[in-house]
Amino acid sequence: MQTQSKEKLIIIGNGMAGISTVEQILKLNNSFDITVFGSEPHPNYNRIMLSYVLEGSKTIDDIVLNDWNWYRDNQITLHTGTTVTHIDPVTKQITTDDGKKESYDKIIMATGSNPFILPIPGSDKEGVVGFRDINDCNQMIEAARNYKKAAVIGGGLLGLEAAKGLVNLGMDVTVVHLMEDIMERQLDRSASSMLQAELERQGIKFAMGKQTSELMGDERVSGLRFSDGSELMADLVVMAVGIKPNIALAQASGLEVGRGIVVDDYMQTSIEGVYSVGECTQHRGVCYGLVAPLFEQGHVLAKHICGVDTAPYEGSIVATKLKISGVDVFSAGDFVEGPEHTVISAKDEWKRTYKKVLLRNNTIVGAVLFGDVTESSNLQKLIKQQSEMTDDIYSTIMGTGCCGGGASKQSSIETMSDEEIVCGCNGVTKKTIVDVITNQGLTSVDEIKACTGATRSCGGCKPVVEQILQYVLGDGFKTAAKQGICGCTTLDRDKIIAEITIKGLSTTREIMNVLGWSNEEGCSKCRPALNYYLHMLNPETHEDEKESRFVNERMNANIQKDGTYTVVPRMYGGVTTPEDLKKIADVSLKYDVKVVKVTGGQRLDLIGVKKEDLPKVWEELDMPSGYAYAKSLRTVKTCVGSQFCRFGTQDSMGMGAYIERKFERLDFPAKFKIAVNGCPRSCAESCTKDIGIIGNDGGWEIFIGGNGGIKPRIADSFCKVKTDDELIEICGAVMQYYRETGNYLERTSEWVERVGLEKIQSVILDSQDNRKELVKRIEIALQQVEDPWKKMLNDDKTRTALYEDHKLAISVE
Ligand SMILES: Cc1cc2nc3c(=O)[nH]c(=O)nc-3n(C[C@H](O)[C@H](O)[C@H](O)COP(=O)(O)OP(=O)(O)OC[C@H]3O[C@@H](n4cnc5c(N)ncnc54)[C@H](O)[C@@H]3O)c2cc1C
Ligand SMILES: NC(=O)c1ccc[n+]([C@@H]2O[C@H](COP(=O)([O-])OP(=O)(O)OC[C@H]3O[C@@H](n4cnc5c(N)ncnc54)[C@H](O)[C@@H]3O)[C@@H](O)[C@H]2O)c1
Ligand code: SF4
Ligand code: FES
Repeated sequence: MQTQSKEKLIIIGNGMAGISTVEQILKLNNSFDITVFGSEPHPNYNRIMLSYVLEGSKTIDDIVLNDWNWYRDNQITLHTGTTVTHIDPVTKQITTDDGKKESYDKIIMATGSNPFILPIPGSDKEGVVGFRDINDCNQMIEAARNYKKAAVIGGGLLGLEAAKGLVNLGMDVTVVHLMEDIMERQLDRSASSMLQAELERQGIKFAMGKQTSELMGDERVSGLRFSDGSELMADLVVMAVGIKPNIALAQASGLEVGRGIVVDDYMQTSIEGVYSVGECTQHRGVCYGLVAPLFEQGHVLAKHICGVDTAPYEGSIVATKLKISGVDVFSAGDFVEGPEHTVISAKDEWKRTYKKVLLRNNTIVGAVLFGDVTESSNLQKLIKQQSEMTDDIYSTIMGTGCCGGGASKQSSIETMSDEEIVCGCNGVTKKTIVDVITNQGLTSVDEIKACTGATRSCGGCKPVVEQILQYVLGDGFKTAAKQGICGCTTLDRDKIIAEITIKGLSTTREIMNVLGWSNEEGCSKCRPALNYYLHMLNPETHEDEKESRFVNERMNANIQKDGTYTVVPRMYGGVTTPEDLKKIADVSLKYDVKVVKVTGGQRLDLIGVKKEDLPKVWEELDMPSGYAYAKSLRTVKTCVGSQFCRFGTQDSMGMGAYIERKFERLDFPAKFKIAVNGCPRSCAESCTKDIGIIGNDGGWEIFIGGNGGIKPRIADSFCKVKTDDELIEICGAVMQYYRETGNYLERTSEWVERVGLEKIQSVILDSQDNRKELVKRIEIALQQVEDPWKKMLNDDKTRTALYEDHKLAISVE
């Protein structure tokens, strides 16, 4: 008997729309033999996140949605770097740009959009880019290394996110906007002007009401000329003036097109068996430019072609959120009031918040939020459901000024219907999330993301997913929240450490393989953590995995906005000599160091060293590395102390320098700072340090767990000691106990809160044996450390690869 062969399904476009539809099909008992064609050379990635890649908070690796293995594991044939040029509905064959022909039974077109490039003279010059794909992103990052001035044409979502990314890369950026208000397609005048003011504060300049008539320059762009005759200099021009659905293939193949490829309510084009989803699609006259609608389209199409009953797609209500850190803006539905609207609004110019909700016949039809967007998901839902305004809804959204939001959030989860969509981007309902928490025992947002896709795209729904988790788990939430050091594993730190020890695991790759990581390459969260844990457990045998360290630690210097680096030489206890100062001055002059800054930790920071000059600067300084880039002992800050100060009871400078020499270069879970003061006046501020030491008449008092950063915390008094030896021993034991029990990236301020001061005191102070053992272990670790700058200078291969290779270190594979 012959086995029935599978129907052949071809997906044209390897973007978010095409592949999310495939994901849905796979969930519905896939009965297709699937082949995907994509023009880009990458596997499916999250285009939304390009803004974060440009801004520097994510790498290309972080934004891959489905890696090469995913296609292989699901028996999907993938042709990257291949463009389909023709569909022949008669022979049922497609042709590609490299001459391949392939037959099909069904086709899903998901060809997306192209950025709109203004048809003005000069728009084809070097240095003029759109912002659409990895290639554009790389071009901008590269330009920011070599040029200073950028212009972004278009003050919409894309233009503003591009501008912020370029500011972060150190460029001087002007947004050139045609209209008088930025984001005029999403915001009313009030929100728009508050947004502009906030972005100006963040370093973006604006040229408003300007129409660009020409881009000037020879081969490379050098500036913009406007229709009013004025000019703006720029060596990089980003066009962000909207998108055009990519209908070239549809047109060439005779499909009905308007602005996009015309489809019916089941995403069927004018040709039978050929469907279309995503930005290339025109449904009921509308082409969408956001992911939520294209996921909704994909859900309907997947069910339809798999023969599963589904309601038709009837269009989407879109909501937008700008992805710029420190700027919270949300807009959904109607946002400009007309005579038919009842307007509820509140503007707080001091807190810089603005809320506006529009009602039509008491139905909520639109909203704009600025500054405080906690109610965005709720409002999106109310608009979608065409809910009537009630007293309860009013006080939840606009606030009553009394009792906290916690209760209302809890009850809003309680009253949410099961079928309500929580993650608009991925079409995930409350019920789906509740079910996976209850039935599969999931306990973290990362696990819910891996299982349902919720939070995977723009991330805007994360707070609601977290609230649902909290609501379902109740008291179990806090303990459960500890689990899984990242999305690649459900194992927490303690379990991983136990497994490394029991199973004798010795490399990060081995840990990931043996402990069943869901992503075999790991991620930027777990790789550095595993490398740290391995080194802490086996200081004598573990070979440091440089590639698992953060970029600053790999480079042994801190990268700056403009791509240059800073160099901070070690000055023990914050004390230097005229000879060292002279050397620093000579090297700074020779290597064109623009700024020499005294840091908060009493060191000198040479800012603006070029990557290729770093080894020469270290060589000529001939001073130890100050470790300003590392999760390690940064500085020991000291006051003048008894050597000179008339109040000083202890030699703080001498003790500080000694401690710094003894414990430098050792890895910690997070950066580590110490201060030593000669008397309780504490001029060198012991209360905000990981270890603060204060001299008194009878000896020293030790404080731990202080922090002056984002979450300030005053250090706790740990104990008093009489002698210098006791001081060193207890400091060493505290450091080692923190090294052994701290979560990677957890500062001592959080560690003390989590572990408990009394517990740390009992381990270190109550048992001499414990203390001695801890000290023994830290001494072993200290024997392995060496100066990274010196090491690098003796390693020609790494030196060339790290400091002289000009290639961009960005790739997906
Ligand atoms: C920087 C940036 C930030 C964004 N931020 C957000 C956001 O925060 N929220 C939001 O909702 N949306 C956002 N968007 C929009 C969102 O990314 C898009 O709506 C979404 O990616 C569109 O998906 P798509 O699959 O329809 O098209 P695309 O992602 O464009 O994918 C289409 C793919 O098909 C390929 N292709 C085209 N023609 C062919 C052919 N003939 N043969 C083979 N392959 C072909 C293309 O090369 C492309 O890879 C953002 C977009 C950008 C650029
Ligand atoms: N956070 C998000 O949701 C997000 C982020 C980035 C991109 N996107 C999507 O990507 C797509 C592209 O974004 P976009 O911002 O380019 O499109 P857009 O159409 O939303 O905005 C383009 C802006 O450019 C302005 N403009 C048009 N012609 C101009 C000219 N000649 N000079 C100066 N300004 C001009 C318009 O007034 C408009 O404000 C959109 O679909 C958008 O929704 C979304
Ligand atoms: S802390 Fe005390 S000893 Fe140190 S400089 Fe200040 S006053 Fe002098
Ligand atoms: S709403 Fe965008 S990821 Fe959930």
